[in-house]
Amino acid sequence: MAMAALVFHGAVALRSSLLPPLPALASPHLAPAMSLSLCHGIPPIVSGSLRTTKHKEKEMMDKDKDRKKTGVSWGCDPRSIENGTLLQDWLTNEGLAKQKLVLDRVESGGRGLVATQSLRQGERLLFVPSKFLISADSEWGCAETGKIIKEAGLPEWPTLAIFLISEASRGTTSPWFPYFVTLPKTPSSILQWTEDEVNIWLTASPVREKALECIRDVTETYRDLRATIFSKHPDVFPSQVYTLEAFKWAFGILFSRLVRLPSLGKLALVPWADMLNHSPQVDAFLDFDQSNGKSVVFVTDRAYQPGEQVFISYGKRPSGELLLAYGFIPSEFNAHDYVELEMGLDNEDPSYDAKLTALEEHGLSSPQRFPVRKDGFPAQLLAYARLISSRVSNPAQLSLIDG
Ligand SMILES: C[S@@+](CC[C@H](N)C(=O)[O-])C[C@H]1O[C@@H](n2cnc3c(N)ncnc32)[C@H](O)[C@@H]1O
Repeated sequence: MAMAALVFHGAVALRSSLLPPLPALASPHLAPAMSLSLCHGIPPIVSGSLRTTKHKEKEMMDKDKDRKKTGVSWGCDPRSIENGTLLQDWLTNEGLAKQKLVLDRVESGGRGLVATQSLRQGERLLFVPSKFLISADSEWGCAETGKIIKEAGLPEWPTLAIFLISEASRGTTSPWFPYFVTLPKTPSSILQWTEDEVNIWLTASPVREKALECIRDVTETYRDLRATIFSKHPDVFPSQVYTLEAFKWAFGILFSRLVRLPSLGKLALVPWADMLNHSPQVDAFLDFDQSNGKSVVFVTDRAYQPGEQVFISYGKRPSGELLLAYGFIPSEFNAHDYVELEMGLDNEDPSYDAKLTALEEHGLSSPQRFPVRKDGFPAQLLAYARLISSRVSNPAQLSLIDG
């Protein structure tokens, strides 16, 4: 079975530009039903919000309060499993096979899937039928919206983001309603951070630049879409619905829940499967079973006792990447964490040229970066260090790089 890792968006080529800091997020709430187009005429569904990061500075707390006031009007607080029953009943009524997992509150990550019985290593679980998948090919509840987006030929990510906003804003008239009420109202995502927050909290982090780039890319993509599509069809894309906040919500959902299913060759949201949390200690991945079931499954890589949370892997990612894509840092040991150690030749070294030649013969340069992990570092790092610190007079001796 080909394995699929949850997608890391970092390289999503939307648009990259250097913009001034984000303006205060101040778009209005969804307007009352009557003032909106038919596709969006549904009042807010569930209220509540969640911030995942502790605020240390009062100024930021105030900014955050402002942002909460202007968030989307759908979704729920993922610390609550209240709407989980709705999701489970919907899936069961629509044909999801009896599960050996149940949605429950868990220690970290809000909600997760917990074993209802003993599970052995190698057990196949989930079997979410393909009809539950949300992909760029899904049928649009609002045909007019779908037509415009298809004609615009947008890439998968913005298409999916607009699909989410379009369907979520239809409330109970969307077939996906039981799914949308269980999605976090405030996804745990770097997109919920202001640039100030990124600059302060990630000040010494190697992912700071990527985080800023990601926020700017999504913001710019939204502005492009507003200028080229939304503003041209205001009845189909009401400005009260297609706000920057809604767009950030949608991208936050995609960042944290979208899965690449290589057997299908597409990205998809998979209700229920997307309730599985990540553990750096496990190696089980979601995949699409093309054979009999045509459903999303995963195979456990260890046994679980009843009541234990069941995990998958979102990929062998360092914690910084997990923070960028999924908005959390694992509390357990993450063997994929590393820092990059930069070393290089001393400009005053009398053997500078000879050493540089020796390095280049081995595909290395000066300076050179090496990953240093908690559980070790590449053997080449030692050889490199030995070479640059050696005091040889005969350049022929520099083949020591192999040693
Ligand atoms: C695919 S969803 C999993 C379901 C999610 N816990 C929920 O309640 O909707 C991914 C999100 O779950 C949370 N999460 C997943 N694994 C986690 C972990 N090991 N520790 C903390 N949060 C985690 C993060 O908020 C992440 O963005």
